[in-house]
Amino acid sequence: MGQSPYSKDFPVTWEELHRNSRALSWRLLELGPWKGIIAITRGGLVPAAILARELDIRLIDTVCVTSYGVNDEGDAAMHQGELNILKSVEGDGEGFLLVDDLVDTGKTARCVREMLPKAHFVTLYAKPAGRPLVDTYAMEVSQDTWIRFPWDMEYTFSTPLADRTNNPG
Ligand SMILES: O=P(O)(O)OC[C@H]1O[C@H](OP(=O)(O)OP(=O)(O)O)[C@H](O)[C@@H]1O
Ligand SMILES: O=c1[nH]c(=O)c2nc[nH]c2[nH]1
Ligand SMILES: [Mg+2]
Repeated sequence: MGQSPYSKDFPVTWEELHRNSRALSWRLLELGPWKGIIAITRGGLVPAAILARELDIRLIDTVCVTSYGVNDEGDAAMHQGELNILKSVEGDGEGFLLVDDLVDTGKTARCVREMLPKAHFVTLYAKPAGRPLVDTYAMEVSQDTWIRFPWDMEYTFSTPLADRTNNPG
């Protein structure tokens, strides 16, 4: 454990995620046609489903990845260790969209791009450290921002800013 480099929280609603996925679809429609989609599990699965619907793509495969020892954003930030590839895809990815929810440090992207160098790599969100690895993305967020996806959240009480212990004011 160490101090987290994430000082900002960026919650994303289902509606925003859907809207950003559709914005991405518009750009990808112009760049196609595409043979199919390869989703990077698990975060790439939801954007992949929306892109598949908008671009009328039926051929969908997965690269299945786990990061060791990541259990919250602090650990994730400090964890620069190995990725474990549970399942890959044959070929070099030519003509395919390779989809993930976000690129942060670029560790996942680097690894998967090496496996599928000719795929067109797309993410919904891109932080500066990983952005050069992405071919097309919907939105940029700063490196010190932790994105909260709707599937990771529940509707609950929000502590007023003034009452938070780390309140800088
Ligand atoms: O650019 P990086 O620093 O590699 O971070 C980005 C990756 O981290 C998250 O996946 P995670 O490994 O947390 O697993 P998940 O998709 O199963 O939630 C996210 O979905 C990206 O795949
Ligand atoms: O939910 C997440 N939000 C993030 O900002 C992030 N960066 C790496 N992995 C992440 N997972
Ligand atoms: Mg992921």
